[in-house]
Amino acid sequence: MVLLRAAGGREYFASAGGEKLHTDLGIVDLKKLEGMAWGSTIESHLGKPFMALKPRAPDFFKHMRRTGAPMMPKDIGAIIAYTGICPSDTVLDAGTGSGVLAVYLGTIAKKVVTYESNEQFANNAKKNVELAGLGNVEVRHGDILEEIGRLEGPFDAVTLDLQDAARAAAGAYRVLLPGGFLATYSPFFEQAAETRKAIEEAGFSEVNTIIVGEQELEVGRRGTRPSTRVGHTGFITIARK
Ligand SMILES: C[S@@+](CC[C@H](N)C(=O)[O-])C[C@H]1O[C@@H](n2cnc3c(N)ncnc32)[C@H](O)[C@@H]1O
Repeated sequence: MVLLRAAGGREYFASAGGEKLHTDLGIVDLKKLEGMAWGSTIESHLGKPFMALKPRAPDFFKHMRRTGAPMMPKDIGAIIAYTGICPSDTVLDAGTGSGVLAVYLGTIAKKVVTYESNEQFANNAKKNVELAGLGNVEVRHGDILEEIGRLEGPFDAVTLDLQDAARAAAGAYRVLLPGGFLATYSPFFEQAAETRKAIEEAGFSEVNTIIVGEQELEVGRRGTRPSTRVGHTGFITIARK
């Protein structure tokens, strides 16, 4: 997969060696991309330049088709940092949603198995995973609350971003490798408290609930200051088996 960047911030995903890409800046012959170095520029039939870049997770985040609230990069970063998910890991994830977290995890872990109960959302997530070219992310249409009892594991980490995460805590404990981490994400206080209680009751240790802050800087003509936009996303609970 190649990210083609053109004037005016236009971006397109394309397969090197594929058919022609039709854009408002002209037609790009994707066969010309074969064997080109990253950063090379090709021209459309109208002579407009397109720079070929190697796509990275933030590009997928920007372009993935959304079916609901995706997890934000700041929260994804914290989950990866506090669980230590690494290239030898197999990760269980639910709910998939658009697959944003699953795609980020797929760029790091050996294997990601992710469950989405809504068939339409699961199909959309499969397309997003395909766009990202990640053969190690398996999107399964199913209810994690039913499936987790049938899963054998062991998984090195489990990530849960769904309303009923509390009800999957005991199952997560069972399928985790000893020493493995669980990360849950809850947008509401009440949900976070209920999930944390279930996590503790399931036998997890090192339970920690955090909010990850992020504030942009506004750089203006009069000066530089923190952005006045303050947005809440969710509560992350990390726990260890
Ligand atoms: C907030 S979204 C997840 C967003 C996702 N983490 C991302 O980064 O794109 C929650 C998703 O969980 C799904 N869901 C809810 N309950 C579920 C269950 N029991 N099993 C599997 N998926 C479930 C919903 O359909 C929804 O798509």
